[in-house]
Amino acid sequence: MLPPGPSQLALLQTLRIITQPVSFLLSCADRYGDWFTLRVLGPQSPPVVFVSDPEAILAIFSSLADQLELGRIADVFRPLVGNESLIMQNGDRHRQQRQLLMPALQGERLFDYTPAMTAITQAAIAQWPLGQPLDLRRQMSQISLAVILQVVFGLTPGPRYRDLYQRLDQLLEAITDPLYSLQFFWPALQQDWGNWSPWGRFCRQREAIDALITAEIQEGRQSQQPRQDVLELLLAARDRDGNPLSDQELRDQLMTLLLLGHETTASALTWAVFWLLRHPDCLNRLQSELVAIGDNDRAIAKAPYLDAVCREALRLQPIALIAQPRRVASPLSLGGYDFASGTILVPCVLTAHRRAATYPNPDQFQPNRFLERRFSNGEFLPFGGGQRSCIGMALSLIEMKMVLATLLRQCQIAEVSQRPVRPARRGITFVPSQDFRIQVQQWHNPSAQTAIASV
Ligand code: HEM
Repeated sequence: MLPPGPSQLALLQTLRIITQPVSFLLSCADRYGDWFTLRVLGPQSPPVVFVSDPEAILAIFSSLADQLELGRIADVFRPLVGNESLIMQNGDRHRQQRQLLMPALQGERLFDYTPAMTAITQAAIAQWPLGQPLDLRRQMSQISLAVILQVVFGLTPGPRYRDLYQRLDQLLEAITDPLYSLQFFWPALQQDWGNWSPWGRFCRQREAIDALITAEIQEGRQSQQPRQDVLELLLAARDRDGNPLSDQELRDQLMTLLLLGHETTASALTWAVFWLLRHPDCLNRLQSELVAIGDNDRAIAKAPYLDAVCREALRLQPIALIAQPRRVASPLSLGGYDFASGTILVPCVLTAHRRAATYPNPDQFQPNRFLERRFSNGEFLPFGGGQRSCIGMALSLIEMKMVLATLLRQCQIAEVSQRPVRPARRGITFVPSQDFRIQVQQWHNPSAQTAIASV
């Protein structure tokens, strides 16, 4: 027997998960607990089992991995990231590509990137007008795009950087529009009928972006200068036969990191600032910690309360509501249930993060909980888990810390009005709804401010 679930028609359940995913999943967890079965894949939907039980999630990520198949939900990104992208690979090739990319995205290497993260944030904030309402989500999105272009693509500010920045910004904003993004889900709409057709416009935008990225790759191949970016490591990488990556492979991996690393980090940062502004006690504590640390990237990366704030923001409003669904390949027993082949199991990040048994007062923002105990990957999974877990976890956490530390040291901000804010879908992420606006109330160091703004 399958876990319990609503008896509504599959079509209605599908509509609910599309239109109100957060409230629908939370209400099911309230009613049915750690396991519930939904029919959310259209009118003929097979059962889809959502799991919040930490032990079961850990088993799905690790010990049961061989009995589960990962779905092909990444296909929707293919027109953007290309056939050679990491997210389009399976099995051995996927493992090899992860091994190739990982060294550039973790460990000591991250400290090569932190000065750029701080400088980009300082320069962006210096442009914020005093006392004027600002869409923080948009600001964070521009900061994180600049970070990816500089630390991943290795671009330095100049004409190519500006051109690529503007084209990518336009494209990435456009694909979060529900109508525009429909064409990615519906291949029949992917018809290039020239510039006046939506797909035609997308193809022209992509061609222009590809030409700029290819020029950067070719310049990187010829350059003798040491660089400190992800592209440098990819240019030096060799496969088992000693061959370098082709231009197409390099382009596809860069686009993948851009697509998955940009809006995700920006959304997480927006939520972190949102919760801090709604909890002045937490904001004060964080500010005191940052003052005590001073201007030291390594100390910022390790600061306990800052780390707890970032994790609590990722817990309370995870950017991805679920990790990748898995299809049962051979019958298995889990959590007291027997699952037949073909059943779909979904580790549910949102509901696992709101389990009262794991997180007392789960709906409250309480960074302290991350100082008091460690949580397993079955309890805390904003970056998913297992073979396809996020490869940008360390990079995004350090970016969140550098941006937050810079922002809070540079100025005092406040929310424009404390209207109710709900999570709103934006492309592949969830962000605070439009009503969230901030304003700069005061510069902490006005003379430094003028200097940064005039750089
Ligand atoms: C706060 C920021 C981020 C969040 C919340 C996040 C979340 C996730 C999640 C939930 C997954 C799917 C994991 C699974 O199904 O088990 C994922 C995959 C992935 N993420 Fe992130 N991510 C973030 C930032 C980044 C960054 C900065 C990059 C790269 C620069 C990145 C690159 C990727 C890639 C390439 C994958 C696919 C991995 C694979 O298929 O093997 N992410 N991310």
